[in-house]
Amino acid sequence: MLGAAVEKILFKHKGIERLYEWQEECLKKHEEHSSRNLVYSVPTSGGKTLVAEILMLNEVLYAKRDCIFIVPFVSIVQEKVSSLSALALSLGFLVEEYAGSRGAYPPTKRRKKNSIYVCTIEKGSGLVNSLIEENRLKDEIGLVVIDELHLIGEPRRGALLENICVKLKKLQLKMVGMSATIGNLKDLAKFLDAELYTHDFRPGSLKEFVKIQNELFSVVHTSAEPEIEFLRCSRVESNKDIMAIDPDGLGALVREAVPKNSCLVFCQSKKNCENVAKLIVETIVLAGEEHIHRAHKESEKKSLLESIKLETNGSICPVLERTIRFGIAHHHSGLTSPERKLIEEAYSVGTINCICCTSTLAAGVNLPAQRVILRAPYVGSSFISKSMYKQMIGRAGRAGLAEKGESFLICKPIEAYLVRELIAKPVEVCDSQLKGEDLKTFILSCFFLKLISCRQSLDLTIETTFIHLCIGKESLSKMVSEALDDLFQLKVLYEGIKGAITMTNFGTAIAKANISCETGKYLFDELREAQKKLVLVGDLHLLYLITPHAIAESIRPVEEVVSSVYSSLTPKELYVASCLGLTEVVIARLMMGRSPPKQTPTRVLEKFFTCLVLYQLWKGNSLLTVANRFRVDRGVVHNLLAQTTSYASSVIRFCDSIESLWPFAKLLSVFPDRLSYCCSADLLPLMELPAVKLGRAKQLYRAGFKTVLSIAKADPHQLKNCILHLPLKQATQLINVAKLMVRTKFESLQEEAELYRLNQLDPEDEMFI
Ligand SMILES: Nc1ncnc2c1ncn2[C@@H]1O[C@H](COP(=O)(O)OP(=O)(O)OP(=O)(O)O)[C@@H](O)[C@H]1O
Repeated sequence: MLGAAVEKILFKHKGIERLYEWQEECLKKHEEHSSRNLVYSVPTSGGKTLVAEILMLNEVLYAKRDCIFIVPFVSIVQEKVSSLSALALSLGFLVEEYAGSRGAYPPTKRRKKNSIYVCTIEKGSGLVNSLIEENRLKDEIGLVVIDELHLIGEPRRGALLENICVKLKKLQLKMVGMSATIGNLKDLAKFLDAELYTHDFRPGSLKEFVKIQNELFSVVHTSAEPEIEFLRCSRVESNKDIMAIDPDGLGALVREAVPKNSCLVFCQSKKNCENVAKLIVETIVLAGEEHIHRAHKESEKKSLLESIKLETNGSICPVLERTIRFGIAHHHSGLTSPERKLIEEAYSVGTINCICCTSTLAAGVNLPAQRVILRAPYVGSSFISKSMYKQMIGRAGRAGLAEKGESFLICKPIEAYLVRELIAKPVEVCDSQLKGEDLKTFILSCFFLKLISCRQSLDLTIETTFIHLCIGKESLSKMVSEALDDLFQLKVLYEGIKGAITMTNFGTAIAKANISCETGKYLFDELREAQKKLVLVGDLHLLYLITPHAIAESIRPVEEVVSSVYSSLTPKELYVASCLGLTEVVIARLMMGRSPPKQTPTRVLEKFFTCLVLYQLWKGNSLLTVANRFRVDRGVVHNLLAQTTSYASSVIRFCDSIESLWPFAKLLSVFPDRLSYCCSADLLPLMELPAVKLGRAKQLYRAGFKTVLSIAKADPHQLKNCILHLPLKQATQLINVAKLMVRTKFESLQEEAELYRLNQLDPEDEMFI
């Protein structure tokens, strides 16, 4: 499919020799049905990404069209941008990041080079909408690739993914979807009008075990339904102290693998991850193996701890500080993303050999292990689903990194029956999530983008949705009528003559802001209220307006914290609170442990409290100090910052679209950038690099690398030596990304200059330039 020279470069960059048979077969099938979309599925680690990359290269290099690559997490966007950068430099295309606060709507129009836009689902949706709005989608985009298409069955994000797919389908844009194995792949392919390709290829062998106390069972796949078969009794732990703290023998399973090999331990909850990491370390000490584990890559571990401290202003989590010395770490959403990134990097180069993580890592970045252990058959309080089980064990034994893999599922005798069922049952089906508020958002967005204009065209579009396939015409028609009635009632749409449906200004603002109608309504009321009494003594009131409410649910105020926070508010801050209805009387009531009076909505209270968390960060306090003060996970605080940044941009777009709200757009315009990094202005340019977080930015700055250009010019060894725990591979990637960013900027400026040149009025004008 690709020319020989391009193929050679691609293979060299990927470190591979040839395509797997299934990859060739899949590409061939796609070529034979090139007018159709493609959905393909192979088990985790089967090499799906390479097929998508070949298809995208084909578009950007030969068909000269841009591609959109949608992946599920910010961390994966950054991973893909980094890994594609070297290829882009060699082959002369651009890679643009659409995650967090990065990525412009609509994207810069380029005439010389083509781009691959790597996006999160949220940003991908914004990008697609902006291109449709500008009438550029069909002209510029040749292919949209969706990684983890099965996420269409996940609440919220799934609805957004479906929303994107339906629009692309309507505009007949080419789509390729990669999916994990799910029960209704055929339906998914039918929804996308796609060719379906499936294969059960795995690059290495995977031995699957179930451990119930000291009995080991192996999973056999000989019959139609896999089953578990007794294998042997595992060695009984002779050390009574270990037996007392670890009756399941988890520590022994980990110690068999590390430090020589790698191990991932999936745990039920965040707290559990930390406890399991501590437990493993205790069993290492009790087994008298402390020296082996501590001595392995000792200096690298020290510099890793230093790098983490730099990211967290010196206050490292005590559990990490202890366990990392043994090559063990925990990883979950309670950690900040810089901490997680450092742990992932350290694991990929073997400084850390065992990560105790939650299920989020199963679908996250490419972190394979020789051994995968599931601490219990639960994710949170729910029994594990078959698809999640498959994703987790699929991390064991990946091509090039750990060829042979083993997985162990630990369970109690009482759970044995359920585990047998889990092993035997097929993978679950995924259902459409395009309902409720999300259905309204979808309908509104279609009207806004002029994809539909009346009830009849709405009905035709609805027939092309995945939900139509899942629940059928009758139930859906009722849901659509109700959603439409709500939209009329909310005054975002109105019905004109001859059944034509039109957007109101309010509806346009909601669609432009890419928010739900419910959020739009609250936002509008809040801004109208603020117009009457906006407090501009300090930034607190403005910050309140851009605080997203949805996140507030995970920052529930604890009584003592509320009282200590409120009692430390300055008179100016108390004034802002009183303007929001949180008068001193209300606050005094709260501090006495009484519920707020009826006229003070809980919503305002929660949002103000969340806003105070942000305010502390805004004032320059460290994330860890703030998290401790408010007694929330620092990961939650980090997430709040990211969500506020994106919500702030939505609020600005909303205000820009409603004439009477223009002053807010101006006042709020500085917030997204400053919030997204929460750092001094000096470090801002460096923080634009996807792999650079605060600690690393500070080190780079101190070492004299103050701009992206200076990094682009650096030598990887030089960079590695002046940054703590920066593996050479990552240093090279960092330089490649920097080079690509400089090149992208250069191209943009050049194109802009050319545009000016082309638009000159007449040759005589040139004399005055
Ligand atoms: N033809 C090949 N030969 C050797 N290695 C390959 C080949 N194709 C892919 N790989 C390698 O296999 C590993 C896993 O590939 P990849 O991440 O694409 O799998 P995946 O199917 O997308 O996994 P997941 O379901 O977790 O996203 C990568 O390290 C990749 O470089």
